[in-house]
Amino acid sequence: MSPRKLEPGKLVVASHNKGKIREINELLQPYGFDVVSAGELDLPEPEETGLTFEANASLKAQAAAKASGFPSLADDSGFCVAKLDGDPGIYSARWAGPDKDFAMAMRTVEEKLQSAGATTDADRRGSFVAVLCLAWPDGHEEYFRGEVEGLVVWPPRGTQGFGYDPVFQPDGHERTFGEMTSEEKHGWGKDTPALSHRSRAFEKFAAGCLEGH
Ligand SMILES: O=c1nc[nH]c2c1ncn2[C@H]1C[C@H](O)[C@@H](COP(=O)(O)OP(=O)(O)OP(=O)(O)O)O1
Ligand SMILES: [Mg+2]
Repeated sequence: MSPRKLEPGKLVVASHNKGKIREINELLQPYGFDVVSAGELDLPEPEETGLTFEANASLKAQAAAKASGFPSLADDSGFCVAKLDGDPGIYSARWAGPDKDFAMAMRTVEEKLQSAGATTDADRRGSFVAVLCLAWPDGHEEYFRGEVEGLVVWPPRGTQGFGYDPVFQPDGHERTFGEMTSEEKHGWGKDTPALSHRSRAFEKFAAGCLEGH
């Protein structure tokens, strides 16, 4: 079945992460929604008890749609390192602790790679995953997944972006996400395909739900 279309109007971005909200706002920009974030609406941050990106994206989107009465778009995402069996994965935010200390979280990844005996680039494969869930107040929901593969680098490079961006260099690029402008990270530009996990998931969301906007 084809996805339900999203009508123009108010759209809640069901996230409390400033970096993520900024990127989603940029991606939504061409479509003219009246965008408001969960924080601006004082919506609570639901506990992410799910065991998959899909489950946690749904928890966040459904909670926001029910509380606000408007369609709500959530993003559950993470940094997955093959040599660490996919960790930190759905626990990516939690590895940064209550202070959201991503310098520490990136160091933890590197220490675990060292402990696991990583020596070559082949041992340092990583990816970002994003699952967008769009939920309506009546409970209907749609999912869109995006992934980007690359190398886990050390030391961190760059000060742009957020989270684990400074230690991720996408395949085919010489710079980390932390060294890219937001436009480059999205993959915007002349004849360039979507690059980031979020931008790739968004492309599917736009094709499925925003057709005709
Ligand atoms: O493009 C990215 N560049 C760098 N790091 C990223 C990215 N995308 C996700 N990440 C990492 C950090 C983030 O904290 C965690 C997601 O955890 P996740 O629970 O989905 O988001 P969150 O708790 O930060 O905000 P919220 O749940 O309110 O949307 O993965
Ligand atoms: Mg979260």
